[in-house]
Amino acid sequence: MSEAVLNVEDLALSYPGGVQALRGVSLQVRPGEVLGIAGESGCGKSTLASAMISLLSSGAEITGGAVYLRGENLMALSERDRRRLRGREIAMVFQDPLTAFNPVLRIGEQLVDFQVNAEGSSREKRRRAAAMLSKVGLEPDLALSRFPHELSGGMRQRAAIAAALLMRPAVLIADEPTTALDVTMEAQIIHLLRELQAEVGCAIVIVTHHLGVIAELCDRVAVMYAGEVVEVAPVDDLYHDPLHPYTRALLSCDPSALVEHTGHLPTIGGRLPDLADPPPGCAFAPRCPLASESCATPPPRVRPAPAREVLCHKVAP
Ligand SMILES: Nc1ncnc2c1ncn2[C@@H]1O[C@H](COP(=O)(O)OP(=O)(O)OP(=O)(O)O)[C@@H](O)[C@H]1O
Repeated sequence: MSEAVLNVEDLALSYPGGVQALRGVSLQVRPGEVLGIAGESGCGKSTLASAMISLLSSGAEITGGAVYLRGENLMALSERDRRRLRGREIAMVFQDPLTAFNPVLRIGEQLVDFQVNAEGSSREKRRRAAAMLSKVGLEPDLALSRFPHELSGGMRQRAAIAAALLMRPAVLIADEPTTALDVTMEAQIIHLLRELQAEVGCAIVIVTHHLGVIAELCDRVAVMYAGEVVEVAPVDDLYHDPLHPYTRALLSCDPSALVEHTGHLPTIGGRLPDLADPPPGCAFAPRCPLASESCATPPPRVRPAPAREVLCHKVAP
């Protein structure tokens, strides 16, 4: 098995008010793989995605663990060094592609500026930008000359993906990249990400509410619940043989979500625990049909098969 390009080790992160958004997350991203992060709203997916690129919102505090990019501890680097790595080694695409661009500059100018630390003349950088725009399916001359607001939502997301991949990073983090798009556009962007992954060779970490997107795009899936990764598995194993009761609940609510590409993660009875005061034992126990007395203590991390990991008292090793 190839060594991880990105390694999250026992990461804990809190927001003001003592909200423990990440509680000991460990997760590896392997070169060239597509890893999906799934889970209900508020379980910590976006927080994990931004921690992976060390772009934390103000007030967020790392209270334990680390994130290693090719062995380098991102949390120990200066902001300047982290900026150097962003774009070159690791890049991010957001739900709203406008966040990637300055509204008052043309796309072409910005794609040249993004290459500030790259080799080559401005003409070469413009050529590189045009080539990447064409890879994402945009007519380069037209896109280069446009302001961000002059592109449609789908075109803007394509341009944002081109910007993220310009320096051919080893890892692309995509946080709900298709949520703001209609179904047809979503399918096109998913297809595009798959193509680009094969061509650029980068690993992709995708945060999404859509089970269909995960089934279509991902090699592996990490399921999050209340700030923890409760199950990691290859995508086929997860859908055919989900082991954590929470994963089962997610999937059993709406099996059609797996075949249609429109399925949002269904809702499950009960609520997420208060992350400012999480229970000492299994966080899912209050909603779990299998819960028993033992679930009041922290669940073990079980490895029932080589590529699988589950955080649960009820899963046999
Ligand atoms: N900037 C912030 N300040 C305070 N609390 C925050 C902040 N960002 C997120 N949180 C809290 O941290 C927890 C995890 O939020 P996060 O956005 O990571 O979850 P998520 O799974 O991505 O949810 P969604 O799918 O709705 O985006 C939630 O309880 C949320 O309210």
